[in-house]
Amino acid sequence: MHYALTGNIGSGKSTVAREFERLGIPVYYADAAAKRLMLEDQELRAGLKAAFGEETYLPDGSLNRSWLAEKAFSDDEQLRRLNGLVHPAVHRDAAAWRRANETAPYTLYEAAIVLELGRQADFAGVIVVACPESIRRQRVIQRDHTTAAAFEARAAKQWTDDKKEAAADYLIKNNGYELLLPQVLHLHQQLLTR
Ligand SMILES: CC(C)(COP(=O)(O)OP(=O)(O)OC[C@H]1O[C@@H](n2cnc3c(N)ncnc32)[C@H](O)[C@@H]1O)[C@@H](O)C(=O)NCCC(=O)NCCS
Ligand SMILES: Nc1ncnc2c1ncn2[C@@H]1O[C@H](COP(=O)(O)OP(=O)(O)OP(=O)(O)O)[C@@H](O)[C@H]1O
Repeated sequence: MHYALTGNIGSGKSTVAREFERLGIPVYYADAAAKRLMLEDQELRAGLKAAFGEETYLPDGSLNRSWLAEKAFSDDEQLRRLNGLVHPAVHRDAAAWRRANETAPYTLYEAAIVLELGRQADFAGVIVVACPESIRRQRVIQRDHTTAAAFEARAAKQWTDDKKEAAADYLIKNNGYELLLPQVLHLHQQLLTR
């Protein structure tokens, strides 16, 4: 069984995912995979350069992340184009990863945008990590040494917390009050016995 582990920016998906890994559950981190593929996948590199120009990569070959983020998160058409190039490469990579992990009791796909893309049917269930926006904003600014504006630009491309929580098959509350580990253990037991 393959489950999506999603939640809005800064909700604590990666933090929760690491707890599942400690329980022996393999996790595919879509954000990290996207970054790796944008570096290593020659076809994707060529596609990104053709769509966004040579500036997509810095002279040392690394991705010009801040420049690309500025473009993508300020213009829906550019974000659609970026998603259209990156997501198929991630999906191919994730499918190969799943085949390599098929003996696991279950696996997790950690990504911020799953519901927005209408991908529920690709998974046995969708786990949503929920955290109020004010706390997410504060945590992201602290984690990334970034600005409230950069946070808002990304959050604007995601569903609202209410909509996301309503679409969840399983909910993990990471609001700073509820303890995380008991929720993870409870869900782990549930998923093992499904
Ligand atoms: C534009 C890029 C290079 C900016 O990189 P940067 O390091 O600034 O941001 P990072 O990737 O760490 O993303 C930070 C957060 O922004 C949000 N976010 C990222 N991509 C998207 C997107 N396509 N739509 C909505 N939110 C997004 C997520 O909450 C994510 O955790 C990068 O976000 C990117 O390539 N995005 C498109 C690919 C993608 O969709 N990745 C997400 C998983 S497949
Ligand atoms: N319960 C918690 N208490 C305190 N800090 C937390 C808690 N959960 C997460 N954090 C911190 O909040 C920040 C965001 O968490 P994390 O990186 O796991 O979120 P994410 O959903 O994966 O974010 P993104 O969508 O940006 O990838 C991190 O710095 C993390 O250490």
